[in-house]
Amino acid sequence: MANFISNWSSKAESLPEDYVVPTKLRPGTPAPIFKDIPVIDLGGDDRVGIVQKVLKAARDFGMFQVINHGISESLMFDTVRVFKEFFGMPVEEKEKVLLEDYWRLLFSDFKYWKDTLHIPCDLRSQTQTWSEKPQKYREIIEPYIIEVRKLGMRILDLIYDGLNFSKKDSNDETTQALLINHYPVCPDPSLALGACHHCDPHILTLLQQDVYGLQLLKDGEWFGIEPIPNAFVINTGILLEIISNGILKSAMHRAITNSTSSRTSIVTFIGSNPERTIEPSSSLVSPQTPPLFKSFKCKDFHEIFFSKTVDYEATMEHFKL
Ligand SMILES: O=C(O)CCC(=O)C(=O)O
Ligand SMILES: [Fe+2]
Repeated sequence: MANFISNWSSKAESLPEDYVVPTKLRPGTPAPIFKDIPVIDLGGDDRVGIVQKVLKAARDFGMFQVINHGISESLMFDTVRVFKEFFGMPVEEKEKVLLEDYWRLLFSDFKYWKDTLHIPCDLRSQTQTWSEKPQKYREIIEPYIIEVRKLGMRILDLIYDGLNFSKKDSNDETTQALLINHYPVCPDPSLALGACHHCDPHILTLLQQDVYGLQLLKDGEWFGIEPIPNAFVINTGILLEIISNGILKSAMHRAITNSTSSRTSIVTFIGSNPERTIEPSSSLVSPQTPPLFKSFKCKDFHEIFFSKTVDYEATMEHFKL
């Protein structure tokens, strides 16, 4: 039977040995909350003003929050509720769709303090792979996937307008994936990690969080990103860094655990089709601003990224010109 943390963590009095993170990767002293992170109101008619704010936030921080984004509070609430219910189900139900140690497949000598559910998002062909429980699960996540994709494409459009792109990603060129990270109450957060520091290997990430845990590395220091009710945290991925010819930097982030309440993050990745060529946009390349990165197929990028154990620097070294 699969061994999900969410099924035994409430009985754990101390952190099991295999979840103890090497000293240099531990969370360390509590990170200050990042008060300066931009919170951008997407409502209203001032599109030019919104484009400027989004571009500045993406450029300065690689991460920002959006409010008044058009996705209803009730859909966000129902979605987090149904995923919490999902993680509360018995192992026999969860193991039909949940992979044990999902993150461990990517790294490492130690385990992360979380269970992760991956949901394929192609509504034409993949909904049959979804869990049938809890009740209304499918009914809730389908509109969530549709709405968050729309929001992702809208934010991308704002960013591309800010960068004066002549050609933008079409809906068909982009992919979508949904990851649900469930971090149970942890017996010793100082020795554990929910997610190691990384940059997302996609274009754009939209994250819904209920409890504090996400941190951003800014100028060599970790800062906490406080949950704002009904907001999405947006961060730029490595593909966008490359497409923007380095104007935008991907956001280095991680997730810590806590000892008082469980945390669920619902993470949507807007990525690129595997066959698509990724390269600095021609509108940003000139004799004065030569391309900083090679041109490559997206699927080759992912192969390198995972072969370099998700290490940002090593991955970029490979693609830099
Ligand atoms: O749970 C979080 O706040 C971060 C999760 C994350 O970075 C990821 O799934 O890529
Ligand atoms: Fe991430």
